[in-house]
Amino acid sequence: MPAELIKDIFQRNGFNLTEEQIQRFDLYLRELKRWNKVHNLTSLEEDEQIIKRHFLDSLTLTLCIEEKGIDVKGKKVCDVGSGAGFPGVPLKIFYQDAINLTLIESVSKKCSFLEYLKVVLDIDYRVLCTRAEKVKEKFYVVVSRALGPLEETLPLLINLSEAYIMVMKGREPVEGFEYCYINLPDIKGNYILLYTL
Ligand SMILES: C[S@@+](CC[C@H](N)C(=O)[O-])C[C@H]1O[C@@H](n2cnc3c(N)ncnc32)[C@H](O)[C@@H]1O
Repeated sequence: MPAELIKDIFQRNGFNLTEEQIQRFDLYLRELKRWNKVHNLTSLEEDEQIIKRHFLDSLTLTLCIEEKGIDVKGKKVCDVGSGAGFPGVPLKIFYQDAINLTLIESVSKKCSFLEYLKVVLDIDYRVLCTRAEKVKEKFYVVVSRALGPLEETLPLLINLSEAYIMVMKGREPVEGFEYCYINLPDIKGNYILLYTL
């Protein structure tokens, strides 16, 4: 049962999700796998890998938000290069109405999935189906995962942000950035970079 697996994996990594959140992740998992057969949205196929490396990994941002004392309540949050929704959609499932979420994604089949997912999960966010360079709007927190080399993407992220930028970077800290070190049973030794404007 995916729902049980989702609950167990989150629990052993310190997240006690509500039944509603678990049901939404369960639906997300099913839809991602269904669309993936045709649209190739993620290379991960196994439930456990998707839960750990997409869902749980995305929610490690919440640990960093808490650690750094960033108040996201009522704030505009933007995920740049969201792909199949990571990390933005898990953040929305977690924070629900507390955040005002925008996803920016330039590939139209991924945008279609994100629009469809919003309806199926009954959550609210905006999808801007365009290149982030074209967006002339500011967000309180800008997040991204696997968008590209930091030297290329940082100027773009800075243009979109009015307060914080959080980059899920992977394996090492980068000079000049604050960071959160994430070390959970199922997410080992990841860094989230924090840039404050
Ligand atoms: C490697 S994928 C990562 C997707 C997701 N963030 C994740 O971690 O699973 C990068 C995504 O960013 C999108 N992308 C890259 N550059 C972009 C840009 N300048 N504006 C909007 N989307 C962009 C790509 O289309 C792709 O879906």
